[in-house]
Amino acid sequence: MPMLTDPSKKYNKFTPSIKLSDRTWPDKTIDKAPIWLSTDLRDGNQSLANPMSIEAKTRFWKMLVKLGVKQIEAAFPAASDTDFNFVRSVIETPGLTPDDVWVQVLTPARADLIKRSFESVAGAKRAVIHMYNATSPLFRDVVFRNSKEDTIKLAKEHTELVRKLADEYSQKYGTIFAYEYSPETFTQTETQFAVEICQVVKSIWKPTAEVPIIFNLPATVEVGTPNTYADQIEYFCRHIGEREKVHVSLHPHNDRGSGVAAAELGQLAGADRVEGCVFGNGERTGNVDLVTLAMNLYSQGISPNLNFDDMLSVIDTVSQCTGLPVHPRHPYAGELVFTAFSGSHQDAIKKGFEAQQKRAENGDHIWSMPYLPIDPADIGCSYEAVIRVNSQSGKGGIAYLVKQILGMDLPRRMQISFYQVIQKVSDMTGTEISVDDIINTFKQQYYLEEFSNKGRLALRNFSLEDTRGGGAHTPQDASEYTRVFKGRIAVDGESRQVEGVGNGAMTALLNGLEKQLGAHLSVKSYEEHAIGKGSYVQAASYVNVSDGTKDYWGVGIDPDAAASGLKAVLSAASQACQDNVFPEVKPVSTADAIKNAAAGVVENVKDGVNAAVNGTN
Ligand SMILES: CC(=O)SCCNC(=O)CCNC(=O)[C@H](O)C(C)(C)COP(=O)(O)OP(=O)(O)OC[C@H]1O[C@@H](n2cnc3c(N)ncnc32)[C@H](O)[C@@H]1OP(=O)(O)O
Ligand SMILES: CC(C)C(=O)C(=O)O
Ligand SMILES: [Mg+2]
Repeated sequence: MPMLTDPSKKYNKFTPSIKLSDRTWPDKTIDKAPIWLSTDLRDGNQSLANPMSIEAKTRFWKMLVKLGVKQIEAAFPAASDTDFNFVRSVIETPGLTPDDVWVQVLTPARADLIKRSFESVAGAKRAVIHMYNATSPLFRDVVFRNSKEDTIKLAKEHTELVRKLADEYSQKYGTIFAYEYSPETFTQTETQFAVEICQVVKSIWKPTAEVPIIFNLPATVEVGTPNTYADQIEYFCRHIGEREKVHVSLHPHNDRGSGVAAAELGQLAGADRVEGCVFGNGERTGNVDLVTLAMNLYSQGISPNLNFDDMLSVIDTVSQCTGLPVHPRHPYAGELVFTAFSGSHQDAIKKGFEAQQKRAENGDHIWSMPYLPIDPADIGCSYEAVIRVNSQSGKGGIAYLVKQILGMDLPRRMQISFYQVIQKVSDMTGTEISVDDIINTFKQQYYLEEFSNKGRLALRNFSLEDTRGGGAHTPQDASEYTRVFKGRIAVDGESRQVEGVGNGAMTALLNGLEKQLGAHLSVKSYEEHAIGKGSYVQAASYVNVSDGTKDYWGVGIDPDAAASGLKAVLSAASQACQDNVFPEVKPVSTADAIKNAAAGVVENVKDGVNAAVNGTN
């Protein structure tokens, strides 16, 4: 038995009726935003199992107005009292519809429904009457069972009615009317025939350049590749007369998943206007997604004339009104779209942010960031979600988070060392590690919290004496720069007097520890930077020490630079205690390590921290 139906026996390849060999759209670019029409409250609404209530529609309407949408298809008013009453409400409720917003309503080419639609917009400042009838051979044959001539007659006669009612209503109410005509199923219609029927409609409506007629050319069902749509649009734009009195409008659906591409190529082909829905709700696989289209423009440096700077509230409104969630990978809006879990992405983003900051300091604010097409801040998202850590993550991402949260810029080799700690935790838990877990682990690993100082090495007080030759004598080499460290160090909580000498503060302290605790550690590298500004400035020090066999990293923070270096040494030396480096100070047991950790590290990383404490560096 064959596994699959032979598709060639069941499906025809889509071939548009026109061949455009001299198409110009491939060489064009999109340089401005189209006129947007939101059909969320009509096409979007009619696709919902539970259409929106008037309250939900009102909330949605307010959001669209706030986003800056100037043409909104409010309803199919002849469909239901809810739809009709909603249109009345946006017209009658003070403040709901700014003067520059067009209220659009959809009607089939049926006299009773056209009349009802006009009643719904009575008194509007600006209204678009949108009439449709399907024009493709399939619909002509199967649905309407009429000829091309009958199809033209249907559009012509009902446009005459629309013209007559528009004149009456504008005389009575002063409404400015625009007319939109959709040859429904345009992409499956012979394109020449679509032009022909639109010419007839136009000759009846008699548009002006000030208020052009809108010819909306829907991909009612998306059946072809976006280039075929673009060819059809370019053909239409070239052949429709009085082009300056026409707004060519796109209405892509997304059956093949290429609604956005179709809308973009359609604009290259000459379209002036796009109809779609926020996040692409709509019949079947949806209407074209206005958010993606708008943000695609934005990411090219072109203002979309729509404001998505509070994307989270847009997501809330849309998902609550429609009952549909926004996919986590939805372009620009999904909760994961700015998040990198993988190490190499995180590393590139971290470096990207550093480079971006440097360029900004020199006045260059152009966004150029690996893996992030736009700045998440532009749509109101914080950077917290940009880097999240699991077993796929690397040192760069972890260091980025430490820098974001603590302001600490870890030296590269230390990043590798701390990454190994986190990797052990993530391997054990097998899940994502929260930022809190990473920061708590960092503090515990480097003894940055008071609980860790219990039983390890901690600075109580100190003085440093400079004993280098003074007066006229110029020191000849480093050994002449002599420092004397005197201070009290808590060793497992017991205060001891420590004294040592060295060519700097840290080596003097290590010399003192050697005398007190019986093991020598030497400084391999040291880095320091400021955290904060003004009177809140602190020094962060990172030191790498070694007992000759193993390296230990330590971190110190203190308003005083020398103290921060000394604390960093003790932080590293405290870790050395775990390896029994100092005969005087025994490693804490696994149980104690967990007990100490429990004060500051969340429950789910305890096991990982335990392993990390026992096997780090
Ligand atoms: C592609 C789109 O999204 S088009 C918009 C579709 N949206 C909707 O349909 C939502 C709202 N619709 C409704 O509430 C109802 O369908 C109504 C109120 C419009 C009409 O309801 P009813 O009168 O019961 O008719 P019904 O929906 O079954 O319509 C079918 C009839 O309209 C005709 N028809 C369909 N579309 C059109 C059109 N654009 N112009 C004129 N007649 C049309 C059909 O040929 C059929 O005619 P027939 O009864 O002579 O065979
Ligand atoms: C009414 C028309 C424009 C429509 O929604 C479609 O063809 O998809
Ligand atoms: Mg549609």
